[in-house]
Amino acid sequence: MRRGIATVCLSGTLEDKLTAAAAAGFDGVEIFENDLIVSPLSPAEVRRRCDDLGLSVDLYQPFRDFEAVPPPVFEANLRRAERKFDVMEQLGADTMLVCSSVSPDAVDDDDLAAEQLHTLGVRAAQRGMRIAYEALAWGRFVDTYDHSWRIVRRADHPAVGLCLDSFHVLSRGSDLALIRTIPGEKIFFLQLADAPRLHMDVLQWSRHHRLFPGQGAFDLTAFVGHVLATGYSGPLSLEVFNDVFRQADPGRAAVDAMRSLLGLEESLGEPAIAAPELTGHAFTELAVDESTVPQLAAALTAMGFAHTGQHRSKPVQLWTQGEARVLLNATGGPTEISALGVESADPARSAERAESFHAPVLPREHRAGEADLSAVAAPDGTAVFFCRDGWLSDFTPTGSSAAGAGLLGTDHVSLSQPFDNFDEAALFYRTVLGLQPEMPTEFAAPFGLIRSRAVTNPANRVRIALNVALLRRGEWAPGVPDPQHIAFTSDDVLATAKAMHAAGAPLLEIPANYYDDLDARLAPPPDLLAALREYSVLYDRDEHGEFLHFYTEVLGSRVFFEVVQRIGGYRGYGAANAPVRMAAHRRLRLARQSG
Ligand SMILES: O=C(O)c1ccc(O)c(O)c1
Ligand SMILES: [Mg+2]
Repeated sequence: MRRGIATVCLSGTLEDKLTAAAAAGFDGVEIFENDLIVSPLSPAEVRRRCDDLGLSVDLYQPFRDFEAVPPPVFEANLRRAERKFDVMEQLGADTMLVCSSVSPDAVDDDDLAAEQLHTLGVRAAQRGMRIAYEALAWGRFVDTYDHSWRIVRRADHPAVGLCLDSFHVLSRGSDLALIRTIPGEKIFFLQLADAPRLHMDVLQWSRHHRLFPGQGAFDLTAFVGHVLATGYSGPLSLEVFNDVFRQADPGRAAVDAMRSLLGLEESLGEPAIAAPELTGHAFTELAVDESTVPQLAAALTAMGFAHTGQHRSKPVQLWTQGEARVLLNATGGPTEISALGVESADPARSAERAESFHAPVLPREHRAGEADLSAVAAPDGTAVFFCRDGWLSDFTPTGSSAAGAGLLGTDHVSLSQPFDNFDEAALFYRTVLGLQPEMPTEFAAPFGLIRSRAVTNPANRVRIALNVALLRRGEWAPGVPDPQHIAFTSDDVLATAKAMHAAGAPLLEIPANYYDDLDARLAPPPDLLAALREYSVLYDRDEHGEFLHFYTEVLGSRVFFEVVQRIGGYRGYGAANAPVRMAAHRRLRLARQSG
């Protein structure tokens, strides 16, 4: 299938947009009228530029407020259309998108709309062009695709067909079954956009919050499946109005866009390199500056870890306890999570798949005899390594062994995302690693709203929690700047908390108010509540089970650890408790600053 993108998806000048679309591998573009109007390039020059870049101009859009108007307005609209046909001729575009009218001049008269579109079709055909009529979800009289189809049928001209836009169709909750009754050759164009489920004015929703397929809540696979079943053979073209993408580096946004189409095509059954099964978190690497190493070493030791291995050629320490593994990589930079190691059933294929989804492949650095691990960069710069047995032999045993405090492995890794990359990150993990994004949740933290979205594999062996502040951070200092953490599992979190407490681990103290509220809300058994309170362990419950968890203080500027126990298939991450943790971290930081 040909892949297209509307210039309105991307930031910058028309040249920036075309260059970015071509570099990401798109076959064609929809030229959004305003992008042309503000450009110093003539339409003929734009066409040459597109030719040079290997892009076709698949659509000129939008032509607004055309149909169902009184005769004098209609004459003016026809004149306006002819001028645009002139532009399209030079652009080499043969299809014009006409979106349903929002004009106060329009009347509620399908026969008139059809008759006027027929006339426009006659004019278009004289110039070898076509009209694709699109129902805007907020059109004055035509706001559903079935209504636009009735009018196109009534217009009854070979040069008048439909433009279907997934946003307008899915935002209205229209019945999709009717799509299959439309002859494929009458669908002149297909525009694709996803969106989060929001209950708001549909125009605002469309103009600010559209997303690339796979980033939102719409079932694009089902929608496109219906359209392809008609025999539609035009491009799959993205049309996403989004406040963040409008400001983002267009090269990067175009790659994100392409990744979304590749993911969609895979879900439609197009061949792709299948994602090998991920069987767990192999390790999490912390980049550490020298001054934080003693603090981290002391904390890990008190948590029952031991420094069990030293890398043969790099300044990297391996700390282990059970299957929980932390690497301390003395890079000298600020302490932060720098890499995730995921266990793959087939690391080479995982890397091939990643590359096929345009993940940036990181240069390999390994010496003879060392494991040759492939890694790709996630949108926030975190390296993702694909591992399978063997990699541990790059570490010389130190002879130490972990005292142990009951930790078994890694439950999840939580990464704060840069504001601009949140949706890109969820799609990256979905496509590149084959993880499933859960629905985003939001909670009110002391320093602003936080949106959280987990990506997991079907067996829940790999879980990554992505977090973002809902607005760019202001001047008012947040409690902890973009915290990150690693959550380890225990099958007896209270015993683990007790052991770590006794060993002097820097555990986070939770205020009494939390436990009073917990008692009021969830009424855990009194013995359990007393133990939770004593060891600052938090508690949550969902329809599947229970969750017990506790935290350490922040080590260095932004990293901390969590210990969790899932009982009976609890699915979440204790989001209800996150604000309590954030306030407690903030309190400690203030105490440290003044103390
Ligand atoms: O928001 C708009 O005006 C607009 C314009 C053209 C489109 O194809 C569309 O879906 C929306
Ligand atoms: Mg559209």
